[in-house]
Amino acid sequence: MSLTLLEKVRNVPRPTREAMLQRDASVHRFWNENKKVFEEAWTEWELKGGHGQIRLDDSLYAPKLRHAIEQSWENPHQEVLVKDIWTEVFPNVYKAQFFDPEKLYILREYMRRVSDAEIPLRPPYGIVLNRGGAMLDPRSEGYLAAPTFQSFYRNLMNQYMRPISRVLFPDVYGFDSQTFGFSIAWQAGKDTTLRPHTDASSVTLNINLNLPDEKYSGSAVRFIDPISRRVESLTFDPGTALIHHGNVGHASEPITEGERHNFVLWLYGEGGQVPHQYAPRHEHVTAHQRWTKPSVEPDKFAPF
Ligand SMILES: O=C(O)CCC(=O)C(=O)O
Ligand SMILES: [Fe+2]
Repeated sequence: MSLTLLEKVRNVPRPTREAMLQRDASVHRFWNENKKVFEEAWTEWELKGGHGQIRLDDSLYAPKLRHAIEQSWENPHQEVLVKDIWTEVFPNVYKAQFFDPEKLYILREYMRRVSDAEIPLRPPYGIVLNRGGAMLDPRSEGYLAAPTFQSFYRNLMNQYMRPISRVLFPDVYGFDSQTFGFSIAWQAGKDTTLRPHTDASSVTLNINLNLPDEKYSGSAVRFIDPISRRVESLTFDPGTALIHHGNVGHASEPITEGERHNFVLWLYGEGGQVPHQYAPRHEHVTAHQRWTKPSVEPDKFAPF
């Protein structure tokens, strides 16, 4: 009897944690040589109902945000509706209810099925390896290629994240054509912390995915203001998001009990460009220009 595609990919020997952390050449080879077959496996998984027919649609978003976003796409002069949803909780760090906490179980159930699929998925290993996470963007090796997920992710990046970023941080305009993202799970006794760092993004959106009854202890994200050196630890309620420039320093404090789940999403310009002091300024960007999708194609650059 011949093995199905899914059986085959489930049996492929995977790179070890050590090899991944050392960025061994064999690890890149593993993901690159298997790229097509893993993408096909995710499609097969979905065709066979591995995702349980779960639909990831706009009903997942917090109703107020969704409404403001829809209104602004219809008429960009209403973008103040989007801006007003966000509160500055630290210099240049904004917070809002992003997903509807009552609907989050749908996304989490989808992600649980993804991990049950046993199709190799590349965990993020930017600074540390996060074993509970997965790369989400097609530019990344071993990304989550399931078609339903990809259409949800594209919508999240293009319809929601980019215009929100432009409204809150005018300087990211022109440095936001490229998308990148990963999921993470902080787990007590396993992957617990991340040292202070900045992100190689123009803007980072960090969305919490914990369910309303899913408690954890510790695991605040500590922010460091580059100008005043003020430091503050911020926490997330289920479905809330923080958004900030990549250059605001931050660190994940130790989780001591339970788990914290999130999506970390980045935008930057072609070839990894981010706004900087000498970058051309886009002074006269109109509301209509902010509510567009850049025509630039995704490039192949992946920060990690
Ligand atoms: O703990 C968090 O939510 C922040 C994670 C983070 O900063 C990163 O992955 O770059
Ligand atoms: Fe970060």
